[in-house]
Amino acid sequence: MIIPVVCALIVDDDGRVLAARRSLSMDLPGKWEFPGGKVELGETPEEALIREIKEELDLVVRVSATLPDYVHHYKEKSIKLIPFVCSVVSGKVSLKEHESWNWFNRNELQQLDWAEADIPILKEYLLIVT
Ligand SMILES: Nc1nc2c([nH]c(=O)n2[C@@H]2O[C@H](COP(=O)(O)OP(=O)(O)OP(=O)(O)O)[C@@H](O)[C@H]2O)c(=O)[nH]1
Repeated sequence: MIIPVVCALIVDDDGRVLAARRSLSMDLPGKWEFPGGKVELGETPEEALIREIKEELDLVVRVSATLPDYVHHYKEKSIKLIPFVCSVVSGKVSLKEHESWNWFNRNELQQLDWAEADIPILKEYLLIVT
């Protein structure tokens, strides 16, 4: 079974992107990711994204673009990561699950210890914003 997971590349006015670090209680502890989560039954991916970002970061975001989906096989499961490029409509980041977060520029993004599934998504994003 392939689990659909949405994620948000939230971009600020300076073109920096928000990344969040998974906490020790989550799977892939300590890894950086684009916040998001599993699509629930009856939801569209975009609805799931808006819900997850509100739940995890207390932000309201707006989708500005989509990027190609990417299927990644971890040892114990397979996920289809569905990325959305977003901007903040309202709110201030308040972490509910992650250990930390920040805005990162292009170079900084490439230094992070990413969840494996996010690496091709970051690459694709960096290609389109050259
Ligand atoms: N949210 C998110 N999950 C990712 C990313 N990359 C990646 O491999 N994953 C994996 O996809 C799965 C998503 O699970 P999650 O824990 O974030 O989602 P959720 O809040 O809906 O899960 P839960 O209901 O089990 O708590 C996890 O196994 C996570 O490790 C990413 O960029 N964002």
